[in-house]
Amino acid sequence: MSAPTSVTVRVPAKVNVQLAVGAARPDGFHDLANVFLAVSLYDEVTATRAAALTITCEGPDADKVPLDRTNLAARAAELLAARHGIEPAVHLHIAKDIPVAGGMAGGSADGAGALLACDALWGLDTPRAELLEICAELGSDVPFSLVGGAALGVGRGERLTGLPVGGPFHWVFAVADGGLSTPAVYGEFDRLTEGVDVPEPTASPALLEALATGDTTALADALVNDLQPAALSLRPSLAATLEAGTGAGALAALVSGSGPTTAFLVKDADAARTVADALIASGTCRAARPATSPAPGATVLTA
Ligand SMILES: C[C@@](CO)(OP(=O)(O)O)[C@H](O)COP(=O)(O)OP(=O)(O)OC[C@H]1O[C@@H](n2ccc(N)nc2=O)[C@H](O)[C@@H]1O
Ligand SMILES: Nc1ncnc2c1ncn2[C@@H]1O[C@H](COP(=O)(O)OP(=O)(O)O)[C@@H](O)[C@H]1O
Repeated sequence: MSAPTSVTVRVPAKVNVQLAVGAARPDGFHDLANVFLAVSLYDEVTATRAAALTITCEGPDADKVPLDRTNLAARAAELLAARHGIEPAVHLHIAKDIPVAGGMAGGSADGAGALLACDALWGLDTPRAELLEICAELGSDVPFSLVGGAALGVGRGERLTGLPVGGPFHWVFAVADGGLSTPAVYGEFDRLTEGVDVPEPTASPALLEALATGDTTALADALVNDLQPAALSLRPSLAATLEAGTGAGALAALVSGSGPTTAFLVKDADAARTVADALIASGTCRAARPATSPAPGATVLTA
């Protein structure tokens, strides 16, 4: 088969159904018990042969995405090329549907997507374990974007164990105006827990059981995000969004990761429409996006 001139990869967003955060480590990171669940909001990354590394981006949030070498997609292409001793001669186009700086790992999705797309474009067949190593180098959340489904991330969140997951689970995601910086939210967590004996993070057995059995009510009771107080402290207006969703019948509401996107777990697709309409009517968010989980990890669409 002749080498492709273009490869497109689709990559999901995530929500953290449990984010247990330990005390700050000497390297500034925090040990986590991070239960990731991939959801059906996707970015698509297309890699096309080119003379040099360039990036373009389309979508409602495209103006907030850096188009230089700090873009995680560009860094992924560079790391992969360097490992194989080749030039990163590729054009990367990102069709962005995941909110930017929203706590849904959109940048990580693009990093994982670019890695897989370049690997196929350049015909490298890099072993999966090596791709996961590069992902971990790109960022704590990037390995999960590659694997999708559900997984427990320990260490800084990069050391993954796949989890059994039932479902489907139905969600609504309320997109806030503006983003929140992940380091700033972890910094606020440190400030709020100063002088407190922060316990070792561990995954909740009740939550893992609810995920595995696809029990939405049990999952709603078990959702927990230790970064939520920090996100609310930096963005107090999120409390009104959380109330608007629960007031409209969501089974549970929480901040997605470092925020400011908020996540609402609902019974079914009808409830998702009702909660999304109520969130928009409340005027407390910019958009309300129904989605389901689990979703597959980074997937090549064309090669
Ligand atoms: C909070 C989470 C939850 O999944 O994601 P978001 O909700 O922002 O998407 C993650 O822990 C974010 O992962 P990611 O965005 O990949 O973080 P990285 O690039 O590795 O690190 C960015 C910064 O976040 C802080 N950080 C990150 C991970 C971690 N376990 N401890 C930390 O303290 C550090 O300040 C670090 O410099
Ligand atoms: N491909 C990318 N898409 C979005 N943001 C990116 C990308 N590459 C780098 N970034 C930077 O990462 C920051 C965090 O973005 P993102 O990954 O969307 O949010 P979060 O870490 O909250 O999930 C952005 O503000 C942006 O500066």
